[in-house]
Amino acid sequence: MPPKLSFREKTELYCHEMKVLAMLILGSLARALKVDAVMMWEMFEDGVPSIRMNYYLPCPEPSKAIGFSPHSDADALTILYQFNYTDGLQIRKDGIWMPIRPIPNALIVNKGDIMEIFNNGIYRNIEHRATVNSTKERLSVATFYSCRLDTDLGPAPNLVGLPFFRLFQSSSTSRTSSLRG
Ligand SMILES: O=C(O)CCC(=O)C(=O)O
Ligand SMILES: [Fe+2]
Repeated sequence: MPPKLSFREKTELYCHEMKVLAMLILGSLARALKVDAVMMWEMFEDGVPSIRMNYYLPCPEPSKAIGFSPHSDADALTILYQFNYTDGLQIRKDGIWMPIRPIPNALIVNKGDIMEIFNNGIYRNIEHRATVNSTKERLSVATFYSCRLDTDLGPAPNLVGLPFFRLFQSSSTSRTSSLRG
């Protein structure tokens, strides 16, 4: 029998597995963008993970309410698990809100602001929101993965200069986070 884990232990294990996954995805992105993999590794290996568990109650008038207002995540990558397969997550694509239907056992990966800055806007962050449902509750677990806090955040050197236009200046991550409020 596997040992019975406490909620804290399960959460820590989940967070650890999400970090392994985030590093794999970041490695693939580094290859796709031809970014120095060592630089990417050093920037993200000791990155800060955090978890948010979102619980949305059913709402009798869903058109008059919002579960989570439109935003982009401030991190590099968000890995989202839609727990009980209830619709709610939407992304804004070409100005239109598109539903992201839950698929059993699938995880959703979202790029956040840090990723957009790091790749100089080649992959944009994703504006998203969560709506509520008239009869069903909804539960989602978002794991946010950021870069190290003591690093200068800016576009990777090979992604600025021709043919790319520099879209972001480099700045310390603590300053970037404080600017977001
Ligand atoms: O509940 C969702 O599907 C979205 C949650 C979310 O965007 C967040 O926690 O940042
Ligand atoms: Fe979000």
